[in-house]
Amino acid sequence: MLQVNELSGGYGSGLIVRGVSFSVKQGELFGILGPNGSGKTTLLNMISGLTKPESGTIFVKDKPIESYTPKELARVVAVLPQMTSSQFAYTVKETVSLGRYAHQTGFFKSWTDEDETAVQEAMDQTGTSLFAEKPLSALSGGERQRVFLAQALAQEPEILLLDEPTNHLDLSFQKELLDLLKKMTTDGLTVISIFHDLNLSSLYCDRLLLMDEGRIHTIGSPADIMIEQHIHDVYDTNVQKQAHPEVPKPQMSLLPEMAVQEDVDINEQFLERHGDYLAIRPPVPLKSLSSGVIGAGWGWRSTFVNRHVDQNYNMDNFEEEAAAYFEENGFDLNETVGMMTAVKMEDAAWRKETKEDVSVFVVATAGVGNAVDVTQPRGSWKEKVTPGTINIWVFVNGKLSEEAFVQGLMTATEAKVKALADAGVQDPKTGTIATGTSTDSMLIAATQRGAYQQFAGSITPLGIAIGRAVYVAVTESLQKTARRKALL
Ligand SMILES: Nc1ncnc2c1ncn2[C@@H]1O[C@H](COP(=O)(O)OP(=O)(O)OP(=O)(O)O)[C@@H](O)[C@H]1O
Repeated sequence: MLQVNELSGGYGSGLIVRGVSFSVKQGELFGILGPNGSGKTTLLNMISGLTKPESGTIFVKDKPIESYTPKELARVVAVLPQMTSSQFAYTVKETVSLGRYAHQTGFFKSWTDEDETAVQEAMDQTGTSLFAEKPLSALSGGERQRVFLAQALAQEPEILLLDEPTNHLDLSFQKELLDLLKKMTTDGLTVISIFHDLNLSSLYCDRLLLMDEGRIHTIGSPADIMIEQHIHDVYDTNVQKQAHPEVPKPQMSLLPEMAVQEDVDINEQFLERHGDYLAIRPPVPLKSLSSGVIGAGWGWRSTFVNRHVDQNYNMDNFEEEAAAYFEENGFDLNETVGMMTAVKMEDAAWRKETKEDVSVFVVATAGVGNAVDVTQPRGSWKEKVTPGTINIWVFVNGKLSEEAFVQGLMTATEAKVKALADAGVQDPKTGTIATGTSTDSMLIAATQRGAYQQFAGSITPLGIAIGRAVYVAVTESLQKTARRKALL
């Protein structure tokens, strides 16, 4: 649909765009990224025919751009216009109707049914029909942006060029506009758009071109562009790549400059022991990965609660009941990892272990009423039936990679399994050694301060500390539970 070869150009003396080559297929949503002044608008102006290149070629639908008359080009390529003050007096419909000029022929340029339909459709698509008769001066910045999009769409182009189309738009209109453009590309429209927002461009574009000082730094899929080093090279800014929670497109988080942070040591002093719950409220939020009833998954959490419930606790509605309980007791659900267990809080055990430059503090409550050997064949069930459980908290005084979080969970699980084996805990259904219980829960939470720990496998300093602390805490809690039960 569009082919750009060795394109160079600028304004008068100096070159702004230097030797840029790429092509865009029909139906693509193609994004142009780059820092301020990198030549994005200049490139777009050359593609729209507004600025003449110094050298190189542009082919639109396989024909050189200079072989088109301005009107012919306008029937193929539309540009989202920028607002000028003279447009304030026009109504919305008049503004959108200006998009039809390239389709009007003959000396009298009469307004046809086709023109009327195109204008109406463009206003409907952009949600601007409602204020068709209002003057542009009476609209908000976001509403005006949609009117200009309607004007470009009324032109019925095959290629739409946009320069930061989400500028001035609030979150919901950004999404609406990009959803609309995406839908239009599936109907065959080719969209080439400049973006400043890396994450939006990654989310919506099929391909991206990253510009740096007038040249192409990288061109490719969002996954090819959204690489921390590329973004750092071009924008001279530190970012960290993360997965989008729902869509397989990378996202970048800005890493703000931070003052040097003092180390924090999570230990027994922070353990609050109440009759029906244990809590830890560290002085700083901890980066956490857990399977808690509350606050599961990744998050920065500042409160950790392990709550005792009766053996006959009704599990039908446990998520709602648990949320109500934690709230009633003053825990902010957005900040808390909450777990539940039938184990009495007096049976909890904890252990601090230090290895080289890292330390861990582990708290465990181990009840084995629902002990299971996961390696044996059995029927499955989805509902949680009774709350007999091993809950393990692993607090790490150190800065962990995501790899270390996952390895930390693995190492802690291995240590738990060994503790059960050494204690001779059996699965009552199979009579074999249990590997856990049916409702075990685990947390690994790190201060993200202090020495960096890339790994937490079984022979790394962090892995050794986790393995030992979990083994000791689980073993001790099992002994306490068994002792108390024996006395009943
Ligand atoms: N009309 C002009 N005459 C002379 N120089 C210009 C003109 N327009 C832009 N420039 C210069 O060309 C360079 C690139 O500008 P351009 O607008 O293409 O960058 P951009 O990547 O779109 O930047 P931004 O993200 O800030 O919009 C800048 O140094 C700018 O000052």
